[in-house]
Amino acid sequence: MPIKIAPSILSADFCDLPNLIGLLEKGKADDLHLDIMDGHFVPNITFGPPVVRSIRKITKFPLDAHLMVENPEFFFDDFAAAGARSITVHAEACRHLHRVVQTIKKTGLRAGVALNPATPLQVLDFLLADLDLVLVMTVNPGWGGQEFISGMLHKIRELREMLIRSGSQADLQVDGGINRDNVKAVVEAGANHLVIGSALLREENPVAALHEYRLAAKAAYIDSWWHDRISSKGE
Ligand SMILES: O=C(CO)[C@@H](O)[C@H](O)COP(=O)(O)O
Repeated sequence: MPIKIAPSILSADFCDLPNLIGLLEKGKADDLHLDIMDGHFVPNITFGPPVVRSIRKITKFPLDAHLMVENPEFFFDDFAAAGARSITVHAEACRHLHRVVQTIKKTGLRAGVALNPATPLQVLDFLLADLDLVLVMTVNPGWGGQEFISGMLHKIRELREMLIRSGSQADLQVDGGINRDNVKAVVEAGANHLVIGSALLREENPVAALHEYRLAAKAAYIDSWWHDRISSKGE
């Protein structure tokens, strides 16, 4: 299973984005995580499709739009037209989650569902087969730079069990407070797609840091309980 690193640009200086994105490309990040906040679902506002369109012009990175917004389906066409490759919606923001996921797929994008720390995994029971990505929030959404909630390790492990049991190839993404101290633990628990925001942007040399994160994550995956479970299925 590929280990993926997705820098979040939430805590970046947006005037310096071209320079930052150049460094992330040099460090061979896998995709860019774009935190879209509406001031309703979460008490913070960030940016929308016009900014995504501008980012699209300066990089070939797959753009992963994490919609922390109410009524996310209002925006799918706009994010698709702006160049997003995947859209992740919050289960808590969708009254008709199944329909919303089908709508993302009809738009031609990869579909993800995010779960807040208090949301149980069971909301995914009848949905896993349709998902390309499941995002376990390891902080309560709204801001970068928060502290990782260690109780989420158990949830990550349970979700990895669910994914293996169902034969799903969906990425298990973690987001919030990921740093050098916990990268090993989240991958050992079951995550393969790591969103890293402020910890990466604080690094003096983000190119070298990306390389080190990847080495640590790959080593943790090889040592993990789930590596053999995936390999034994020939994946
Ligand atoms: O979705 C969110 C916050 O709501 C995240 O994407 C964070 O922006 C990640 O940043 P760090 O916690 O790594 O600083």
